[in-house]
Amino acid sequence: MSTTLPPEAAEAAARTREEVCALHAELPRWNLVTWTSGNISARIPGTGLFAIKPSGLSYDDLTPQSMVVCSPDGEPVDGDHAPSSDTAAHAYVYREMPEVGAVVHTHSAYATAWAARGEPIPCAITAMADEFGAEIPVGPFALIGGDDIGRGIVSVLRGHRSPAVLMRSHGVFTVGRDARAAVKAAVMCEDAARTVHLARQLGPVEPLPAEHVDALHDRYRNAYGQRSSDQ
Ligand SMILES: O=C(CO)[C@@H](O)[C@H](O)COP(=O)(O)O
Repeated sequence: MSTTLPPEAAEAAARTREEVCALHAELPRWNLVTWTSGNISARIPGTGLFAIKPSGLSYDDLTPQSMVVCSPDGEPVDGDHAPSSDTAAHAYVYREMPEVGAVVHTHSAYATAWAARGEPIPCAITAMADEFGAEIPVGPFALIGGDDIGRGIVSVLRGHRSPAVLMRSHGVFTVGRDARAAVKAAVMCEDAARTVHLARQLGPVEPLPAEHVDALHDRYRNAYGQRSSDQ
């Protein structure tokens, strides 16, 4: 399938395809995926559409044009490849969470080990309070292909501070206002999963008190870094 989008949508789609393709390189760079696992999608501004990774292509072979443009229902509307196996899940998140601009999925090793145990990662370090503002929660097990994964993601992340959920016995899904933010959450999720795992090898790990988590999260959101740029 390869259709022609109307000119205004085509321009926006080209920009999003570029961005989504470039950010896919971050997943192997940060060791978050193996072989062809994982995927990223992002909304195409000004359209109801989103762009997502093609299914099963090597990360080295991804190009902007190979990103598949999909309708809000997750149907491919422009592109030469079959879209990611998780397209219905991403589409469900976009339909249900209008504030979400991008979705990332990884099988990063430490976070997926917590997912295999069905255990949330306790908020025990300041970096977790900063980025997640809470424990990293666990979502239900769901089979791949339909929108059950999306339902699980939304049921956990709606109203939760964490932009990451560990889908049981599967892996990590993160959301963000844009694709860079969702990728960053996936990177930070793996870092937190590894550090808290290592800490537990040394002895029991206590979560931070709620008031400290609140204060750290607030500072990170409202005072950290350069006010005019993305963090
Ligand atoms: O775990 C899954 C399916 O949920 C994916 O991460 C696959 O491993 C990659 O699938 P494609 O995006 O290439 O279809």
